[in-house]
Amino acid sequence: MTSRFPFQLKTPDLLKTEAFVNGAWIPASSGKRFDVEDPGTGETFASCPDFDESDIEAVVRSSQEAFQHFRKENPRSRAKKLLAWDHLIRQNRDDLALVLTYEAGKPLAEAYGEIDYALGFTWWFAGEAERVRGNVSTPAAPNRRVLIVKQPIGVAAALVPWNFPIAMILRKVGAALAAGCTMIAKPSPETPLTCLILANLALQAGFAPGVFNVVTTSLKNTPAVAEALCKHPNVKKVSFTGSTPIGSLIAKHCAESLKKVTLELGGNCPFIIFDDCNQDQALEALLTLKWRHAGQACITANRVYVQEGIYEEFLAKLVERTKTIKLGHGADPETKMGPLTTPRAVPKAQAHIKDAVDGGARVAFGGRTGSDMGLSSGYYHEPTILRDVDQSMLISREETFAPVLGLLRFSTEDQVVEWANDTSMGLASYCFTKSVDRTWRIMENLEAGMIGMNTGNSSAAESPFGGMKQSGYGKESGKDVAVEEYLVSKTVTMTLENHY
Ligand SMILES: O=CCCC(=O)O
Repeated sequence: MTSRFPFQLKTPDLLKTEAFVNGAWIPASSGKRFDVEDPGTGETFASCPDFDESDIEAVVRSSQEAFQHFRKENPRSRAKKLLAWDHLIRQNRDDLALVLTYEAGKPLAEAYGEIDYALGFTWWFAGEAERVRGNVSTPAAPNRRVLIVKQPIGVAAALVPWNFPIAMILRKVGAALAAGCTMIAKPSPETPLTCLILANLALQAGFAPGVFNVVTTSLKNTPAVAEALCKHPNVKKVSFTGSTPIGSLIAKHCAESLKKVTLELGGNCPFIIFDDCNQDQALEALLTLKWRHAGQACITANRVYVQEGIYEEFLAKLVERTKTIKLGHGADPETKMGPLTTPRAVPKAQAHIKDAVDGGARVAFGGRTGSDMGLSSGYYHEPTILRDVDQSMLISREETFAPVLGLLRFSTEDQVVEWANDTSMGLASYCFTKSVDRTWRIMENLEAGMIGMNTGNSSAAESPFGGMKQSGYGKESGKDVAVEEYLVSKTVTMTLENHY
């Protein structure tokens, strides 16, 4: 059997390359399409409909009509459909992983890791669907009762990035569908295909037409399509994951109609290693966190602070282990680090390295782009470790989003907490220490929405995910908080006759 793609799927019919609206696979009204590239080769391997703002009215209408039925559907029925979706995604895990590797560039093992993480959301939200609760209370005024009633807010829109295109879709859509909202997803132009597979499986899971719509659009049309969704009066909620500047623009668009918004924005996360830590534990956590998807995660370690007593020893171990990472195409089973997903990421990584070296940092390992290494295609960058980095350098001040890691030396706890908090961002922070007292101080003093103590992995469907400061607002996943983002609450005050 041959395939028109550079890979062979077990179920070829799973992968559709049209947008998914009202239960049908459709082109853009303009007939235009945009290319989807394999970042491992830079070659186009698929194309999708290039929706523009004129297509949005019909999509929202479909979601609005579906909402009129879906909001009344029994929560157990919604839970069963979420579970059926979960099972279908599990069954098609191999095909999803392959497509994810080709569109995002991540190694196959990481693609499987993302799918397993993402399945936590369908599983979790299937449970949450039946646990939406209001309450009843007795106020001071006599003969009265007050009821809080929770209802789905309406049509929701998910604007999703390319770095975890399956997990980010399921984290948002899972919560929305559990609440009884319908959702329009706009995947990133780099990674629309896995989202279309999820839509295909949602259809098979029994979700009615219009409950989950997927709008595909090019990089050029993304701003106008996002704006049209944010400003549409029948879209009641927007959830965005991406950069802080774009998040701020989304918030402005949504402010016009006072929409409820969730913003999961940039990181610049500190990773602090005290000399009383378990070094092996810190090393393993850093290697996994930092080199995952070539450093392209909002919660990745951007600034690594190592206490002076163990700085040289830790650096040597880090370099030793990083040297063994094999760079290559994600579909090659030997590959441990794939390419960057977008070509624009490579010059940014180089700019951060140059700025650091110009300021006095030294390259302890790496530093080369794929073309420096003789690779003729794809968007590769060697895992790179910079030593003697300081707070003033670009790598400490901006999110690098590439496999470049800067090591800073610190002496005291007060100093490192001040440096760690010296950023407009507040997504995640990590700290390694064996002191119980310090653990409590650090937990209370770090300005971040998520803190990993002796771990580099705190993302899970059961735990609220979200930042503070310019890393955004609102929580995704976790008990109560995530579904709450898709609910409105009504206060009903009742007067009772001859009661008390
Ligand atoms: O890049 C952002 C999401 C990463 C995660 O959910 O752990």
